[in-house]
Amino acid sequence: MSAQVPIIDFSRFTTGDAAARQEVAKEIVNAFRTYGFVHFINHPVTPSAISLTFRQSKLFFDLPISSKSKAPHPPGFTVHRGYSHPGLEKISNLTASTNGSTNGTATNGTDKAAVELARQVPDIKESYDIGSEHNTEQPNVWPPPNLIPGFRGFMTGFYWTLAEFAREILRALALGIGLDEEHLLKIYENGEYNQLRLLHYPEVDARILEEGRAVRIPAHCDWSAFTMLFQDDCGGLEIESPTTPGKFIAVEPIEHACLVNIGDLMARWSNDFLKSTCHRVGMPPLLQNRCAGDKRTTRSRYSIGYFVTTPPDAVIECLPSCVDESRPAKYAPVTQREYNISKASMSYN
Ligand SMILES: O=C(O)CCC(=O)C(=O)O
Ligand SMILES: [Fe+2]
Repeated sequence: MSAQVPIIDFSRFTTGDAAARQEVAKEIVNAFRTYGFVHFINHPVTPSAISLTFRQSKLFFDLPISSKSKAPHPPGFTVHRGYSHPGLEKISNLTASTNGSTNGTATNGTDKAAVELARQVPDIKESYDIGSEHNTEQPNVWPPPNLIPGFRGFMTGFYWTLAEFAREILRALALGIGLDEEHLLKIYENGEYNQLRLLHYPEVDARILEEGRAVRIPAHCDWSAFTMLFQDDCGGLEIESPTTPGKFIAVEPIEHACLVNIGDLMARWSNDFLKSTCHRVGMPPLLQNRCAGDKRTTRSRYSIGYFVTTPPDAVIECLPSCVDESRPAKYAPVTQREYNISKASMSYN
């Protein structure tokens, strides 16, 4: 088996006839069953929209911390919006008794101590989270408009572009697992509860990462139904090998591709038919991205994540085509809200 994440031309799905759509949907599902990850090329998000979003992201992160902090992530874990400075959020792979949805992890009483321990190795990243403007439970926290003119309108537009693309992916997943094409969309509705995340990993002394004194993002699974990711050309993303647990393989960035991975919510929903694969961000493999003279500084890295989930009151119950006598349901029904709360409490104090 190749160690490369499969690359699938998504236009075969969007423009194909019924037979072609069915065939591509099967390919997509097989890739998600094996790797948990797929690179989509020729997808509906235009190269210029992706480049412009990276440019806007850089404009935001280039601001002084005093300006970025004018759009602060609210204290605690119940609202996941706004700017998180380096060290604020700690991603980990500690899990609790219930399962959840965006990216990150879960809690119960005893896990809190483990999270405190994990926090001693900080994540060297900063992020800015955005949701739908209609989501009153998770209100957006925008920077003052004069700081980056047009930022709010632009990001809101990009959010909905991705929500539309997510609908097509949900159609492909439903077809590929033997359901009616619209089955998952009835639960997803229109994408109001997704989360757009701009990420910046600042330059860092390579030794700090090599010696394990800090990480960019440690190994974790996402909580989303699935995640759509655009990465710049720096590299450093690794996924757990499908054949050798504990071994990580590099995912080379492909310009303008959308890298999609199954999250824990979809794994649960599909009765573990689809695989949520552990991944992390560490040292970039390419030398030119790691060294600046004698200092051995890793280049800074930008990525854009979009975490797809259902409305909070949706009941996530193992899908009918993934359950039969030989594969009884492994998970009790749970609302997305219950699942999400169990996950969110681990990442923010
Ligand atoms: O920055 C990346 O490439 C990955 C980010 C990620 O895994 C996450 O935010 O869950
Ligand atoms: Fe992730």
